[in-house]
Amino acid sequence: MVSSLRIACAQTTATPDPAANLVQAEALIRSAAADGVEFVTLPEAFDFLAPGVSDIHGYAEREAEHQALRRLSSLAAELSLWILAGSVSMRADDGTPVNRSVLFDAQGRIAAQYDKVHLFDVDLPGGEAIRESDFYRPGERAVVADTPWGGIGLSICYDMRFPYLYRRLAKRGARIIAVPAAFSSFTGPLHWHALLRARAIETGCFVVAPGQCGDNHPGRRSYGHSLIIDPWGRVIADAGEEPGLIAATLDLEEVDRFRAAIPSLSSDRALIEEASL
Ligand SMILES: O=C(O)CNC(=O)[C@H](CS)NC(=O)CCC(=O)C(=O)O
Repeated sequence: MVSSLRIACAQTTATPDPAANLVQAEALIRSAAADGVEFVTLPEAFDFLAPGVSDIHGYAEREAEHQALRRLSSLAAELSLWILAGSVSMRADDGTPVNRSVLFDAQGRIAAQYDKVHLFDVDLPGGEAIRESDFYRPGERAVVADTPWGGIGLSICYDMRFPYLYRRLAKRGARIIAVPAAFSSFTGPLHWHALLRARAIETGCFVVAPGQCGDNHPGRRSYGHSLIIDPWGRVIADAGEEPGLIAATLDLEEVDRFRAAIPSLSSDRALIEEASL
């Protein structure tokens, strides 16, 4: 297993214009490659962010016809790097829309796919209501992708509020956890750093969280602050509020050092009933 990985988050502002979104993503992927990055991650919905169910269902294509996926596959092969399409709006083989993370290897082949399990159905104070389950069918499986750097656990945005998913990913071999997001600018300042640092500390994984930033469309603003976090919960890189790239070289042996020092991942006492504590 290779223990050093140069990884990047591309922070973008997706809009309802898929062609422009792809231009923005491609420029950042190319500058990552020029910086020696071996694995570049893109935010949730980096290909398309629009307000309505009909917009999303009109846009979503199956894998073979999906423009953004085709482009990323050829970029991965051309530049010889891994790319995580944080998520795309697409149709599963049976035609149902899903919010899906797609991981390409350095030959441009799909190495893993994950459908967002926890959909964002909320009523925010101030009147904003979002019903993501009107748009997509939720996933039902946790996914750890096999890579030259060990297991990478896949997750998307609102999933970060459900710690059991991350414990499962870590116990199934994840050493890095990806959390691509389009986090709301309301919850961002309160929850984003705290939840992501907690997920890193609880699992002893590196957390890589590429986020959207800025105004996506009238009525929707994303928090930004893409993060790379080490297993101790230290923020190694924070992208702030503007579009751009952050990169870091991870020493993956830090995962083993952390877990040897603080074995919380393997010291569960599941037989103790809650009532007896
Ligand atoms: O709908 C799309 O096309 C892309 N999906 C998203 O942007 C999703 C659902 S609206 N955003 C989140 O999950 C934000 C979670 C969040 O902000 C929180 O947990 O506080």
